[in-house]
Amino acid sequence: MTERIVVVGAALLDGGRLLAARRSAPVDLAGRWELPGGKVEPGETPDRALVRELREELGVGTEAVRRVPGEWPLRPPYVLHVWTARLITGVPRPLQDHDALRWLAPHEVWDVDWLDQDVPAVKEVVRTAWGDGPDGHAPSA
Ligand SMILES: Nc1nc2c([nH]c(=O)n2[C@H]2C[C@H](O)[C@@H](COP(=O)(O)OP(=O)(O)OP(=O)(O)O)O2)c(=O)[nH]1
Repeated sequence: MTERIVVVGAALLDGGRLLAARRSAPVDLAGRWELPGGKVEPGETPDRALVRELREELGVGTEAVRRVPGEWPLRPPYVLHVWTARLITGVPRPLQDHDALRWLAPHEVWDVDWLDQDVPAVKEVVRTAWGDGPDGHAPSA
């Protein structure tokens, strides 16, 4: 049996908005939107991987808050786990893997073309995590 490798995606919530990132590579994913993050490295905990990836990709300091229940299959052997995260320092910029970022208010969450495999994960974020966001701002819409 092939071992699965966890990709952690961040539901980075700030001021009641969720950060979405548009991939610039590889070509089959470019132009589609995802939760920033990446592969958990051997020996690394998922929450540390998340903080590392957000520093590398977006240049920000963050804190992983809690796991959003669920696991979503990506291209084997990868599976997607999602954690909510809070912004501690900096302003996110698309430094690596992305060419655009958007802070989405609740009514805008489906305005971007999410990767197909991210749609159920984003639905779960909307259902379970957004209403009691880690920054304490409940959405107004
Ligand atoms: N980060 C992230 N990756 C996703 C999502 N949905 C999805 O299918 N993927 C895929 C894209 C990639 O094939 C893989 C994650 O790879 P990555 O390129 O972001 O991770 P990484 O920085 O650790 O990669 P690497 O270049 O170091 O190998 O998972 C998502 O919401 N977030």
